[in-house]
Amino acid sequence: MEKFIIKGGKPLKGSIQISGAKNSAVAILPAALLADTPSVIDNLPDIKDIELLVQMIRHLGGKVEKKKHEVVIAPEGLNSFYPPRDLASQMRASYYLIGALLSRFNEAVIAMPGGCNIGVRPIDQHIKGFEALGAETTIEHGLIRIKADKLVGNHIYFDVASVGATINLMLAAVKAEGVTILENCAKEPHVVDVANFLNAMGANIKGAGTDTIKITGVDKLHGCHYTIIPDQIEAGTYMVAAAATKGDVYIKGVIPNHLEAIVAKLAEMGVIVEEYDDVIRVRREGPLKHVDIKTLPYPGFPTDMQQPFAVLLALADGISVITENIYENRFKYLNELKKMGAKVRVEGRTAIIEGVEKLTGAPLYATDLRAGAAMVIAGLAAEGTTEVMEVYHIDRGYEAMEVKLQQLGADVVRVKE
Ligand SMILES: CC(=O)N[C@H]1[C@@H](OP(=O)(O)OP(=O)(O)OC[C@H]2O[C@@H](n3ccc(=O)[nH]c3=O)[C@H](O)[C@@H]2O)O[C@H](CO)[C@@H](O)[C@@H]1O
Ligand SMILES: C=C(OP(=O)(O)O)C(=O)O
Repeated sequence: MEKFIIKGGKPLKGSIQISGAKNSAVAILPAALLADTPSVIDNLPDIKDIELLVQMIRHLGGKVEKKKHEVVIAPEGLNSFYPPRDLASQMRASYYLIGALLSRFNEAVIAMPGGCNIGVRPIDQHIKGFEALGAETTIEHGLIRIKADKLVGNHIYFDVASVGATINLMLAAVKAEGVTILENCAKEPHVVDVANFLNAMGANIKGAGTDTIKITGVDKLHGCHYTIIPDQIEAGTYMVAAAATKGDVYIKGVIPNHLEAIVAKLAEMGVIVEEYDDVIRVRREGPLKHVDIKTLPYPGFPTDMQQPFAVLLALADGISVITENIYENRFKYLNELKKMGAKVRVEGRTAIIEGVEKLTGAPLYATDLRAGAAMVIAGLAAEGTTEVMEVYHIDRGYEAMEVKLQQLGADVVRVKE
């Protein structure tokens, strides 16, 4: 196990490059399995979730040539619809192999997905959608078994706007017979990115990024060359880190449009944010003002930024309120922040945060991916030394976080526990 040791109190300064989006990449790799010829995918983030997916695809018979930020996936030899359960259960997005393998083989067997422990996270909307296309599902001994004679397009209304279910149904329906209409879809940038990738492979998907997506099934898909969009949550995390440390950071390679909710909240807090074509500069000179945050599906404020923002609110003047509308259990990390002197109270889906003058370094546990990022930001802003344990959670979704922070002048090192 590895941990970060952070000596806090240094303002972050300089520029960093944002990696490709985790939540796009983890869907685009499974999507590449639907083609008859190889795809080249670049701007790939170098993160643990991608490593796991590559291992699973190889196990299924796919040929994968991987460089740090590019992968070539040749799916011709795919010969299994059962990814290893110990790998599949380590990440959330292994669920995209269900849609992809169901489309490819009319059958899939896969472990229930893992991922951040932030709520119940059911996959009933995915299953409902697959069944509407003609599949039958059983869940036994921690395995999902799904099978169809053939997949036929249908009209599917999602009860909740789910990123995973929307993308998974695009994967399953893209080569189904006839037309599939998905309603109450998630509109996140990664939903659009996956639809763009599938369309570049020859799919016929219209409406991604709106509530309604129309998929007209095609017989065949071919490989293509595709560039993954930048990770708006990684960008947001470094924007918050710059603000928390009273820094001045240029965040490069972003799509500012995708960051609007984050930029708006930072500006409301008194942070100076300047937007250029694909660069955002974040700097803080004065005190932070308290704000209220409500997490919502895109284009609302992203739940994945709730944890990093809590650190900023813990250092702001006055009382802020976070309402977490997506997950029922995404406040556990606040107990860690309390060890640093944060004043926090949780009441159900609401966290009430009273800003303090300073946080003080402490030994902390990264309880999940974004909680881990929040702990790191807190450590950077705090007085004294912070240790963040179990950084494998962070490695699941952030490429070389300590290296990027060192580039900005942070005193952070990775050591074996
Ligand atoms: C790999 C990936 O892309 N992960 C992201 C994805 O997770 P994930 O795809 O798991 O999140 P969803 O958008 O599906 O979940 C949104 C809400 O819908 C509920 N729900 C979801 C599916 C379902 O079948 N039934 C159901 O009730 C969930 O419990 C949650 O309350 O979107 C989340 C919301 O933006 C992000 O926090 C995650 O980073
Ligand atoms: C919740 C997250 O990830 P996952 O869905 O992969 O667990 C996240 O990226 O914040």
